[in-house]
Amino acid sequence: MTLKIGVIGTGAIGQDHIRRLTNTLTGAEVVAVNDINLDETKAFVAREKLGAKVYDNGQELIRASDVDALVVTSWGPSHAEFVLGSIAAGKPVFCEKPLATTAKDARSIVDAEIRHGRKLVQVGFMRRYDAGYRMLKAALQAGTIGEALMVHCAHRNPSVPDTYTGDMALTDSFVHEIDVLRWLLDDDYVTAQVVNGRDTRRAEGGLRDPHFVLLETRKGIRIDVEIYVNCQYGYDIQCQVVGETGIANLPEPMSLLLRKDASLSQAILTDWKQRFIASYDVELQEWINSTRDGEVHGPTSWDGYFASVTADACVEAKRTRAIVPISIDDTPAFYARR
Ligand SMILES: NC(=O)c1ccc[n+]([C@@H]2O[C@H](COP(=O)([O-])OP(=O)(O)OC[C@H]3O[C@@H](n4cnc5c(N)ncnc54)[C@H](O)[C@@H]3O)[C@@H](O)[C@H]2O)c1
Ligand SMILES: O[C@H]1[C@H](O)[C@@H](O)[C@H](O)[C@@H](O)[C@H]1O
Repeated sequence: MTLKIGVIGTGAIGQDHIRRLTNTLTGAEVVAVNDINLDETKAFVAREKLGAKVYDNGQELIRASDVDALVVTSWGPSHAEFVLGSIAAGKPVFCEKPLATTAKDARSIVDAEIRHGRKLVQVGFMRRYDAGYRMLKAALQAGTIGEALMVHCAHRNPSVPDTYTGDMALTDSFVHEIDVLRWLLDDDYVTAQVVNGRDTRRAEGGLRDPHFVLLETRKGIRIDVEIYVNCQYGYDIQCQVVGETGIANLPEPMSLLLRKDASLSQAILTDWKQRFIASYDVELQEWINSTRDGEVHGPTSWDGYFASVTADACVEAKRTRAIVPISIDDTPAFYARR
């Protein structure tokens, strides 16, 4: 059976996901789309020659009888409303990160899903599907570098759009590290500290940039992450785990190593779409397959909630300059790992 999908939010990643659902992946068809920018959506549907119906109301799209499952790719603050609408309609939903922009909203999703009685929500934490991070996790599980002691990371974007404001470095960008490091280390966080220093002159509209975030885990592992979203030179994701007997680095994306004109060089990607292109494909194909089986195999709304609790703690840590404790209930049995 072909999974009939409705997509809410046809901006950068919405268009990208619609193209991969339509042209690259198997088992799904985009039959409905919605965006508050109706004109651009209609133009996109025409440009891509999609057979999808354009809705001017997201909740109406969710309830449409020919829509089996939802993909939510609108701005973060609107995610909770659409995920809650999908749960109310009893339909599976893939929601791009963050699940919600506050822990309170994420918790309301968890509570609604538990009340519904069946898991319906998967969160778009695609780094868990990246071959490099999977290699790193396999090495840690095999004990290749002994027990992990420290992790050093960098999350660098060349620049950000005007819509990137306030604390999005923490709630929208850093949220990737929050999820992937918890998954990588199989650990939870207990404290967060955020340090700002000299800001780049490229940071506009009151944005602080860069940030340093320091996390401490239950096992005592110390993590430092630089989030620098106007670095100019490329899209660069770094992760280095320091273990008892060695150091493991996230592999660089494959690219040609050139010896030319008296220099040795290797290109750096500039766009998240290219950096994680394979991960998005694997993530969404697995989501289509498991959804057709009536299951959720990927990051759950509990993972999304945990990420929001941690992001909220970071926002508070940034405001207060204090070391903020992170506390969360034990994982409910409903979300116990398969
Ligand atoms: N997993 C990833 O690596 C990744 C990459 C990019 C974006 N994202 C996430 O995807 C989401 C969208 O990001 P983007 O880069 O595509 O942003 P974008 O601004 O390019 O697109 C967002 C779209 O949502 C629409 N929209 C906003 N509010 C809406 C509402 N209430 N109803 C319907 N449409 C609405 C906007 O008009 C816009 O077209 C964000 O949550 C972002 O964090 C995730
Ligand atoms: O929405 C994007 C996306 O999630 C990218 O993967 C991340 O690097 C950016 O910082 C974020 O703004």
